[in-house]
Amino acid sequence: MDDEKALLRQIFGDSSDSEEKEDSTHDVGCHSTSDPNYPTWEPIKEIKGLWLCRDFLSTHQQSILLSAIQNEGWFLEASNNQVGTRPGNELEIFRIRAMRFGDLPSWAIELSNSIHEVILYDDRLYEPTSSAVSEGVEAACLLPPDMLLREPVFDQLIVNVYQPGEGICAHVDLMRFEDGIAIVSLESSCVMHFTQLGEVSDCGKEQPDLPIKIPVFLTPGSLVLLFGDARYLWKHEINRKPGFQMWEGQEVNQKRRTSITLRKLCHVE
Ligand SMILES: O=C(O)CCC(=O)C(=O)O
Ligand SMILES: [Fe+2]
Repeated sequence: MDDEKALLRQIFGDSSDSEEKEDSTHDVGCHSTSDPNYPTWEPIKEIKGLWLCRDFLSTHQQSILLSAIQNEGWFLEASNNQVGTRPGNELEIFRIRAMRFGDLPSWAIELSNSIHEVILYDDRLYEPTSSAVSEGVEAACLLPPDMLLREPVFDQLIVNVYQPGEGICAHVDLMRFEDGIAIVSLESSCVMHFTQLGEVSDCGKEQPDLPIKIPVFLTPGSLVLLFGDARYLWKHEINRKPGFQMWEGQEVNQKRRTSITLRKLCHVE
């Protein structure tokens, strides 16, 4: 266990230890986006608060993370590959996901620290572009500063494992989670679609969704950040039924896909 922790530290780094890291896609200790080893962030321009980093994890980091997940044994015991844990950590059958609240496994803490650091060291936080300034501070950052000050930044984890053909229906994440969500993709590429929520009419009913649907291509090792509009005003879904996973005119080759979602539970007084 300690060995695994040390290995993860070495690979993802540690917020309390900024020594040199080997085989890292990004050196979070280097505060310059001009560094070619620094991950590149892409805003999804149609959706405020949605950022994609395609090169967040190296191939090596991805396999370390997958082994750590597999070592948890979460996906071995239940039928249909569908298990999860609840607060208190009892095992329960729960579709294709494993959930943890509070005490996250060490690999998830390392991953969360790594996401936090990579955002903190992004130049945009310190030197917003003039267009971002005119749109307000939130447009300038990968995550707004108040979310980066949370301690911890994330305390809830879901690992989803999707077999080819399996996906997740259009949804907005539950309101019991705070704003600011991170999703790491592993194993298989997929297209995640974002659909704007319908307007609420005078009688309080939601109008049918506007037809606008924004596809975002998630490759293994990528990291997606959602906050503000992207988190509350857009649904996200992954439809892996035949015909729905199209990217650049081609159907995406499906394999098993694992995703890790990190969120923060709302504080209850
Ligand atoms: O698998 C993914 O990439 C998304 C998962 C998700 O949206 C969720 O668990 O709420
Ligand atoms: Fe979600």
